[in-house]
This record gives sequence, C-alpha cells and structure tokens, in this order.
Amino acid sequence: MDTFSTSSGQPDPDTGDDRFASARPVDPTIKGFTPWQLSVSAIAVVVLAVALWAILATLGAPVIGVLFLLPTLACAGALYAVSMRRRLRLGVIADLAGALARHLGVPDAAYLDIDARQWQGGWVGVPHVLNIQYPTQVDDSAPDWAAGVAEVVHAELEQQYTVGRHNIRGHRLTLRDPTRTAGSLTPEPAARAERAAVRRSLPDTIARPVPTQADLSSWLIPLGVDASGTRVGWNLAAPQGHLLVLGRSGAGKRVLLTGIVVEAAARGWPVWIIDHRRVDLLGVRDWPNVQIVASTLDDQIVVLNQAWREMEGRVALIESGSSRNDLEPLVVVVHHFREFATAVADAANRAGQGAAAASLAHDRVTDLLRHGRQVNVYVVLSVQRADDQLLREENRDDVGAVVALGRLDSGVATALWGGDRPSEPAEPVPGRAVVQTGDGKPVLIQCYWTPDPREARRVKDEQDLYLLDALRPSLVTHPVLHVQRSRVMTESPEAAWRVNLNADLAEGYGASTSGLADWSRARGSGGSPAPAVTQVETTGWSEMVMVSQLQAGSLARLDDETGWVIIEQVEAVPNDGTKLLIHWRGNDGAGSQVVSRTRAVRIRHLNDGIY
Ligand SMILES: Nc1ncnc2c1ncn2[C@@H]1O[C@H](COP(=O)(O)OP(=O)(O)OP(=O)(O)O)[C@@H](O)[C@H]1O
Repeated sequence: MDTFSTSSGQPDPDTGDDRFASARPVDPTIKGFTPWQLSVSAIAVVVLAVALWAILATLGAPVIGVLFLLPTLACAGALYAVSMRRRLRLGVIADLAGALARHLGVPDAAYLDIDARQWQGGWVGVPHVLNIQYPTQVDDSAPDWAAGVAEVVHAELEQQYTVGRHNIRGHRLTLRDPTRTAGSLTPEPAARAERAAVRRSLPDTIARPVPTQADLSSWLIPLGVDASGTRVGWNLAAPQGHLLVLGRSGAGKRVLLTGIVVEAAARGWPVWIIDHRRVDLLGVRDWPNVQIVASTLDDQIVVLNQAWREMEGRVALIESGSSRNDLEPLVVVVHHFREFATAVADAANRAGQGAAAASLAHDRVTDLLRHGRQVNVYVVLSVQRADDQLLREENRDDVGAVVALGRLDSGVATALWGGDRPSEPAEPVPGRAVVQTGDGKPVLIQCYWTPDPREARRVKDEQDLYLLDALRPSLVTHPVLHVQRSRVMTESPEAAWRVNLNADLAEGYGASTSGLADWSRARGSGGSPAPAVTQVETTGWSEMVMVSQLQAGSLARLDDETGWVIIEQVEAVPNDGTKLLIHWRGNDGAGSQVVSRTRAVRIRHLNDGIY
C-alpha cells in the first residue's frame, strides 16, 4: 500500500478567492517511507556493505567479503527501485492533485490530501482506491459534485471509477475501481466518447446502393461504408487485385459475396462460383452473367481447373502480342476455400493420387492469386478462420483487399493488421467488418446488405425485389456454362478424378442442371428466354468483343435467337453512326440485323490451340 500527500506549496496570492483565506494547506498523510528515505537507506546499505567487505579483505578473507557484498548490493538496488517507483507515483498524484485543485477552485494542490492505494497494472500502475480530503470551504452540495470529481480523476488517470463514499461532514471522497464497487461508472472522456459515438453511428444495416453509370464503368466494387459515411470498396485495378473474406459462421460472408457477384455481373463481367457449401450462393445461379455456380465437388474441381486454364490461355494471348486491356475481368469466387481444398485432397487420396493431386486446389488458387491479375482473372476467396495458412504464406502479398467480418482474437488481429491494428474491434453485428485495401490503414465498415435473389423472390419482399431489379444487368453478355464430361464417372474414384481433370465448360445448361429455369436473366426481358441447352460441338476458346470489332468470317453469337453464326458482311447504317448492319449465316439459314456498335458479343476462335 502506498500513500501520498500532495506536494507542499503556498496558496496562490493571486487567486482572488477569499473563501480560502482562512484555510491552511493540509498536513500530508504519510504512511511508510518517503522516496527520499528509501534512497538514503539504499545508499547506507551500499556504504555498509563496502565497509564490511574492506574490513574482511583487510583481515585476509576477501572471498567471504564478496559473498556478503553481492546480496547486500542486490538489496540496495531493490530499495532504490522502490524509491524510484514511489517517486513516479508521487508525480502521478501531484498531477492529479493539480487537476483536481483547478476543478474544485482550490488555490493550490497543497490544500488537497490524496491517499492513493492498491496500485495495479504495470510498473507504476494506477491506484484502485483514492481517498480525497478537501478543504471545508469547497462547495460540495451539488448532487453530481462527487461524480464530477470522479470524471476529472478518470480523465487524468485513464481509469474508470465509481464513487465509493462521500463523507460530507468529513469532507472526504472515496473513489474506487468499478470492478470492486457497484455504482455508476464515470463516463468516457470526450475523445473516447467521440470514438464511441462514431462506433454507434455505423448503421446496423445499409442496403447496397443502385450503381450509377459511372460506378458501372469503374473497377471499384463497393463493399460498405465507414463511420463517416464514406464508401469503401475493393479496387480490382489495385496492384494486388484479389479479395479475401474472413469470418466465422453467420458473420456475413454470403451476403457480402452476393453483393460482389451482382456488382461484377452488372459491369458485364463473367462470374464463376465454387460454392463449397452447395446452397449458400444458389440464389445467384440464374443471375445474368453468372456463368456457373458449381455445387458438387466434381464440378468445383472442373471450374477451378478451367479458371486456371483460362488464365493460362490469357497469358498465352498476352505473350502472342495482345494487350491486357483487351481482356475483360473474370471473377472467380471460391466460397469456403479451406473446406473445399480439404475435400479435394480427400478425393485425390481416395482416387489413389499422389501429393501433387492432393494439393490441386491449393496450388491452382495460389497460381491464380499470383498470376491471375496480370491477365484480369480475379479471385474472391472466403475462409472462416483468420489464421488460415493461406494468410501466413507468401500469397498474403497477392491479396489486395482483406475483409475480416466480426470480432477477431487480439493475437490474430495483430498478426493480420500488424502495427496498424484498428483500435476498435468489429462489433458483433452481421456485416460489421474491418477492411484493409492495399497497404492502407484498416478501417471499420458496415458491409452493404444485398438480398439473396432466390430468397427475395420466395418471400416476395418488395423492397429487396426492387433493389435487385435495379441491380440486374439489362444485357446478358455471358451465357450460362455447364460442366461437360467426356463420359460418365461410374468406373472408379481414379477414373472420376481423371475425368474431372479433363472435363470442360460448355455453354448452356447441362442435363444435370434440369429444373433451373432461365427466368428473365436480363432485366426487363419480355423477349424469349435462352434455349435450355446449347450444343457446342466446337473446341477452342471464346472471348467478348464489341460488335464494331466483328469481321467477315468471325464465328459469333449475336444473340440467343441466332445462336452461333458466321459473319458474312459488316456494313455501316446510313445516318446512324451508332449501329452496324450485320449479315450472317447459320445452321438454320442466313439473315441480317442492325446491332449497336458497342454491344458486346462472344466470338469463338477454333484452331488457335490455346488449350
Ligand atoms: N451486411 C449485412 N447487413 C445486414 N445483415 C446482414 C449482413 N450480412 C449478414 N447479415 C445477416 O446475417 C445473417 C448471416 O449472414 P451470412 O449468411 O452472410 O453469414 P456467413 O458468414 O455466410 O455464414 P456461414 O459461414 O455459416 O455461411 C444473414 O442472413 C443476415 O440476416
């Protein structure tokens, strides 16, 4: 127990407050030794020890002298350390007394006697019990007087207190650590109160705003808003373009991924999804430009493999002289990556494959993270654990943005954000997250709420349906894909594994996806739906180009009605520079139609041997 009096001093003659004219500085409460006495004791012990050693050395026993000297010097050091700590604590209390004297209108800190006890927390620490004796002249009649004093102490020592006892007759106030005494806590000082207000000002739900034309031409996908209401987004054009979403069950991963998918689709980009939980992202399966949502493990392996091949194909294109700007972004979402990678490893083991096959998912994703961005293939990964090994490895540097939903353990947060670790952890509100983009400072945001299209349709939620209608792309630029296997996989796990590795993605719905209506894939579509199955006999690779880039001889898919056709001639339309007249020939005959120059169409290259 340490007890201190405030520093001595005389009343300030200039205060002009004659209430205290008759008051005297209080006698300090002194219990135990003062720092000065402790320091003198330490020096005395040293002198004594050295003297004894000298005597023993003179008597011819210097070794015994040293044995005596060492512990005595250690005692002296400990005494000195205690005296230093007492001095520092005195300084803390002197500062507190000064602040209280100003608050109470007392001429000088010497008019207060502060008895500070039970210091805890660190080398100097803070007292957990304070007895404050103040002059009788202080007006303490206001009902909130004691709470006001506690607030000043809180601000000064950065420790909350409750009023333990206010002895009005004895002019003595006792403040205590709130963990020991019930009572109303002192409110946070202004700065902390402001931070708390900022935290409170983050909304619990905020609907994804309808993108403007400017938004749709940008590569920034909005994720949510920070406390100041500023939009925070994932920038695909950033030096490391990929996105990692972390969060325990129920933290809001599915809602966020749904938002990212609809935003990417609205920009006309193709989206491929590996939904390891099978049903989480089912709601966007028939969303325009979402080409495939792979829900079985076999299909998921094929989609990941194809994404990797697409990347390799694009790399080959760049090597042969194409510009990266000609390649539209492909967004590949892997939901619950860790579970998926484990399931792939299990399947590889069952099929008697080696270690290379077991790490297929991990290796493919690592490759996509490392090289995908150079060819505009972007990966969105979700994992449940913030200490996933994916983050510990070198590919942490390949991830441009990290969204950590929900609370993180402090150790994990420090590992993740380093010295920039946000001061306030995310609240337990679904969609509340800490986001770091690039090397920027992590910020707390509320992720936008994006409805699940399937669920909104089922419950007929008008507001959600309205929002989804506004988000739905008006033009389907990327046809739906299905997994095309060379033969059925009934022979053995090993054959199934090989079939998966050789399988392809083909346009249209496959037989196994029957029951999925291609309902109004495009916004406001009153026209005919896409055919249920598109037969694609050809091999090769396809890409999206603008109608103005079509040439005679191109194999193109102008729209769902014409299917694949050979372009015979491209003509300008008189008096309308925005359109072109296309003459084409297909399996079922020939035709011509006027099409906007800027419309995106898919063309297929047959013999380039990219795959
Ligand atoms: N941004 C958000 N705004 C408002 N509510 C949200 C938001 N995100 C999630 N929620 C709420 O939390 C619930 C759980 O979210 P979600 O399904 O996205 O969690 P999850 O992390 O994908 O869980 P799991 O890992 O189990 O699939 C949602 O049904 C929704 O009610």
